[in-house]
Amino acid sequence: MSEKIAVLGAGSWGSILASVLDENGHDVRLWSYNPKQVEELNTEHTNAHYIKNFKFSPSLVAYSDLASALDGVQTILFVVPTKAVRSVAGQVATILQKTKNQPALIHASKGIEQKTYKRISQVLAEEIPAANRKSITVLSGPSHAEDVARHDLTLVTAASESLDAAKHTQQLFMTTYFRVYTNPDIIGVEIGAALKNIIALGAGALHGLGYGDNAKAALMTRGLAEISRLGTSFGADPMTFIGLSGVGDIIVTATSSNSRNWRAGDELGRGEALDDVINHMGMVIEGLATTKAAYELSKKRGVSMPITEAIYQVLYEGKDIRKAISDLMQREGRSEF
Ligand SMILES: NC(=O)C1=CN([C@@H]2O[C@H](COP(=O)(O)OP(=O)(O)OC[C@H]3O[C@@H](n4cnc5c(N)ncnc54)[C@H](OP(=O)(O)O)[C@@H]3O)[C@@H](O)[C@H]2O)C=CC1
Ligand SMILES: O=C(CO)COP(=O)(O)O
Repeated sequence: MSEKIAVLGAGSWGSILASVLDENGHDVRLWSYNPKQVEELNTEHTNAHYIKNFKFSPSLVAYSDLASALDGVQTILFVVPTKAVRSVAGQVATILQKTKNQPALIHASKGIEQKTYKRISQVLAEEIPAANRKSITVLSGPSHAEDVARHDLTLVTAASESLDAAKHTQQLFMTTYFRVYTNPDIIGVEIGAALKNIIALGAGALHGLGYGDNAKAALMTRGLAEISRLGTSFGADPMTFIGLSGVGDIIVTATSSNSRNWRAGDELGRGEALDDVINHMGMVIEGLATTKAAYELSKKRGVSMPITEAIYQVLYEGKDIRKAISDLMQREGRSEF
């Protein structure tokens, strides 16, 4: 059934997910805090900085006023970068309290909040009282916006504590090229989604340094092992990490130059300075902040995450990348499992 849906965040992922929903016949309102971008979307039907060579349907309407975008919507999809989720959710809560509307919430962001170490669904639940919304679902998996834009085959998962909510999200998005599964393990899906970006940074760096396939496969496999150690310490289902939001998303981000995290790692591996990499990317590189949050979380919880720790030391303590790799290789021998 067709719904009125607000998509908050008009970057590469928000705008392409809005386009999928628009193609599925929903009345989609794409909100951006940048009025110039809203004008470009509504007049040119492009979003050129974030997604190249893509024309949006004129039926997709962009808004710069949040209250107008939210007017009468049944569902709100949050796709802003992690660091913006709390402030945008706070603005949404103020509007919902006035209108008495109770939409379903979905998010597709990948990160962990700095300092609080909260998952995105926890931040949304804190900011938007249960009386002003329905349940919360995360949509996640191996899904570069560039591939979805050209209708390449994409499989993702919708995770929620409520099976009805996950099924609702599945129905909103399913198309012939965009297939959605359900999963009750929102903890595992959000942790896998956030932490895979650390491994993508590392895989890019290995590439930039000239390492080969063995090194990249090793990083992805052992990276997944430490993500799943942290995730299960929070009660995540270990199976989730061999699913779309775990191994699936590691494969797509740690092997593709479409990934901003992989590209950032590649440039760091080639010797570029971190500030330069951030400045010329012009889009969010979630793995940088996630590395810090995950490293601090691993220390707090006593979970061994040597790869995350090595990447943290390179990014935040100025450690030489080759020395970090050499130290990892020379850790005491141990059992794989
Ligand atoms: N790109 C992809 O293929 C995928 C991305 N994701 C996840 O989706 C989330 C968004 O990523 P993506 O769309 O790629 O990021 P982009 O960098 O492409 O776009 C982010 C958008 O959010 C805007 N924004 C930044 N801060 C705020 C704020 N405080 N309030 C409102 N809007 C803000 C940005 O505006 P401005 O640039 O002007 O600051 C920009 O329009 C991330 O968590 C990412 O990991 C998940 C799956 C796939
Ligand atoms: O999460 C993504 C694909 O699943 C996108 O990754 P990047 O943010 O590294 O581009």
